[in-house]
Amino acid sequence: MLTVQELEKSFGTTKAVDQVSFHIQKGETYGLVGESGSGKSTIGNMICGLLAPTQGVVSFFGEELWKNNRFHRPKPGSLQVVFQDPQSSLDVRMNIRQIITEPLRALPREERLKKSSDDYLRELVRRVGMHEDHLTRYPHEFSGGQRQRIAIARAIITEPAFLILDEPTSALDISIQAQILNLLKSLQQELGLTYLFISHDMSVIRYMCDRVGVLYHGRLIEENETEALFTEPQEAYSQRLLASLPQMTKRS
Ligand SMILES: Nc1ncnc2c1ncn2[C@@H]1O[C@H](COP(=O)(O)OP(=O)(O)OP(=O)(O)O)[C@@H](O)[C@H]1O
Repeated sequence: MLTVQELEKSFGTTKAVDQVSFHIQKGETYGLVGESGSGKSTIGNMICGLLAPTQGVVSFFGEELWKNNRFHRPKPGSLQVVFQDPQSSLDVRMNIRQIITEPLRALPREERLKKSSDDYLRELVRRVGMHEDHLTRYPHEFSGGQRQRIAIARAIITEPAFLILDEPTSALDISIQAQILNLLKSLQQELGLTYLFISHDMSVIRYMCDRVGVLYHGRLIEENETEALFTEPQEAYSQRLLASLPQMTKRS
């Protein structure tokens, strides 16, 4: 579904992403893990069109997304993003209905009308564990976890094929993190979604991902199926990342 080939991004003299290649198959969750500053978000931002690559290719369903420094939008709504901080990603002046219907602007009229109908929206908010009465409320009335549910509803309203989840639970309390991760898992099953899951947290990566790429200083130094990576990490850096995990998580 998604292919990244020799992707690079420089900021001045800093090479934030260096020769990164991977592919993501339909229905899987591919994780990108690495410490702060390793280039995870920069990769996500190049895939969703927020940042132009310095070099390399990003293809989605076989179509190149970046050509001559210009982003060629895939089918409207087919690729969506959920960011880390629901506090700053939701416009405080808009009510929940306005927030979650915002991506519909990119869709053809008929689809837009169908997906902004009361029935469709009620079903959508229920699907992410919210109540239909919440549609007329404002972001400040909700907790961090609920705000992330709203951000997820906004991302799936267009029925995307692919979601970039950039540290979607890192700003949340531990107890709430698990609820949001489980919601993302069940949505993936129900809707046949494919995920790029970005996180610095190895236990979250292990819980969520089928395959994982390890980033270190902008380079993809190791890639493997999740269990293989966790049981037999090949690179010293991956071993160090794993060593930072609590023992209980490692053995489970
Ligand atoms: N807009 C920018 N201008 C200059 N440098 C940037 C910019 N965005 C990212 N960088 C640099 O690129 C490198 C990779 O940053 P990036 O945010 O992709 O890392 P990350 O792994 O997602 O880390 P974090 O989890 O802290 O967001 C860092 O050195 C960062 O300082």
